Amino acid sequence: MEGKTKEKGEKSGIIEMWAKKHSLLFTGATRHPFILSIRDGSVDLSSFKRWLGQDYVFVREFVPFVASVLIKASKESDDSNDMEVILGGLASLNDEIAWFKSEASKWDVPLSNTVVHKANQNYCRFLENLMSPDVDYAVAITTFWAIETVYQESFAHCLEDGSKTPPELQDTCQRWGNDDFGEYCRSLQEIANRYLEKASSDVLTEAEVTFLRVLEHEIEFWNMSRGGV
Ligand SMILES: Cc1ncc(CO)c(N)n1
Repeated sequence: MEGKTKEKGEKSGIIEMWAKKHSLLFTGATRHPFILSIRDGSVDLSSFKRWLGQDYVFVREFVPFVASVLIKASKESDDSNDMEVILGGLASLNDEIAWFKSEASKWDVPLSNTVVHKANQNYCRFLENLMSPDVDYAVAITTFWAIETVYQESFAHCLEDGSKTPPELQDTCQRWGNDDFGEYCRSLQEIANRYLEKASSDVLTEAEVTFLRVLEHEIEFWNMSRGGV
């Protein structure tokens, strides 16, 4: 279906095609019951606090992953400004870590000696495997795009008109749901599409499978936050 009748002017890159093809899983990650509970105001604050403590651990593991993507970008001899986009992402992670620290103290969530939940451990191990120099840049940048985009689409949903997000959670939703973060995700998407277009079919398959793994890990992460496992 896709590709046969491409509408003129409609930007349909590989990423958009995959997001459509796997929309059930994509929606599962971006419209998870945990997110819907923030949006309708019914969220259990102990779940939110669990998410906060666990996500701080995740973000500290995410930084070296993003650094590995930056290294891959620096080796691609192409005169675009991919490096600046990724470097911007790293800079915002610096702010994010500071934000987690102040938010955690606001909520009385201790950040040291956190018991790392299984879903988080699995997600961090997955990231660690993707840091290898053997992993293709197209795969790594697709992964990076997917991780950021799940948060952007999830939290932006909690800021839409009609949402009843509790005021004390607005700041969290703004962090990932704001328009600038959306713009940054679109820049990552544009880079990913550009490299996927020139990737071999093996790399394409690997990138698609990795994208699906990200969605699964994100769903497990929300499940964990909600208190399931
Ligand atoms: C689990 C998870 N996924 C994505 C992001 C976005 O940076 C995050 N902070 N945590």
